Amino acid sequence: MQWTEVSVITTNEAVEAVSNILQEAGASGVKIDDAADYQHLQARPDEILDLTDIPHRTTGAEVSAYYPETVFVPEILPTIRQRVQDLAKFGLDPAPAEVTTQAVADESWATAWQKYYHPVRITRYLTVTPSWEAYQPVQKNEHVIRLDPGMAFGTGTHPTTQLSLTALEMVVRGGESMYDVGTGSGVLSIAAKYLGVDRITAFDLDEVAVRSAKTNLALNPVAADVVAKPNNLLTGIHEPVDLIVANILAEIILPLIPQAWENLPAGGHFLTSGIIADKLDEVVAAQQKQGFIIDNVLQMKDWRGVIAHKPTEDD
Ligand SMILES: C[S@@+](CC[C@H](N)C(=O)[O-])C[C@H]1O[C@@H](n2cnc3c(N)ncnc32)[C@H](O)[C@@H]1O
Repeated sequence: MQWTEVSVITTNEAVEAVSNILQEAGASGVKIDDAADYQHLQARPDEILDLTDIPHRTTGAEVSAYYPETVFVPEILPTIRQRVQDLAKFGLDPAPAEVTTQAVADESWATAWQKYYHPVRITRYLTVTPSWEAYQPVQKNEHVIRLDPGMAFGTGTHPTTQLSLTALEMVVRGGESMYDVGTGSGVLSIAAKYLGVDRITAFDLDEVAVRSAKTNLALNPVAADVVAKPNNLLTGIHEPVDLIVANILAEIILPLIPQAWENLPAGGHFLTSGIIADKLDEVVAAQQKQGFIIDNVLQMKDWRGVIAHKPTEDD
């Protein structure tokens, strides 16, 4: 079968957003070559990979998406170009944002990326590993999250996901109920179950992400009872939970804030990530205006995560 590869040269911070754009345009798969991933691997003394064996970018990032013959690529290219340029309006630098196309003959792309995806110990207790690796925990109490990222965001290793995982580890005490808003691969729900959260409903606007989350929930028996369904943020949800976690861009967190307020009891936690540094003040101000108390701001590279709670009588 003939496929068309559409490649976008971009920056590390725009990789996930560009992937989303390409997927929303009907891609059957996305491959990411991000120089930052290799710098990260290089910095790990326990990594047994020899990076000189792997052809990779040393600056910026390239996102390649694959479209089957049924998609008429010239028709979708202008929209892709425009949406990539528009990321700048959301505080993400897409430059140089070069979009190129070429024909590819088979489906070798579908598995090409798999060889670059390896187990990563994200926090002391949480490790993310591709479902096809036979990873053995190296320490007691290490929880191993098995993921087949498929076409949803992501491998669990993006800084915004890492900030969310760290926030969960800081806040969860066990026995909570939780909403995972923008679940993607389902990684945060699986981690939360490992940390002791009791009941979880996971939502995503994207049906492909919901399917991917269901696959991953099934791969991790601890999370077998998590319910994953399509929904726009918490629209139409009026059932309070103890904890709400959302790793979504700042612009999308803003409309979620009043919905989270409505669905949390006093003392309930609201964990947000996906916030590019420039947008932190805006998100914090909006949460405070709603009444939330900010407990912590976490940071990794250009990304920020916010731990907040709804005040109690003791606050
Ligand atoms: C950055 S990814 C986070 C995925 C995963 N939770 C993680 O931390 O790795 C954001 C996810 O939010 C979803 N999303 C975007 N807008 C949404 C909305 N309005 N309602 C629900 N989900 C949304 C996207 O489809 C995507 O899967």
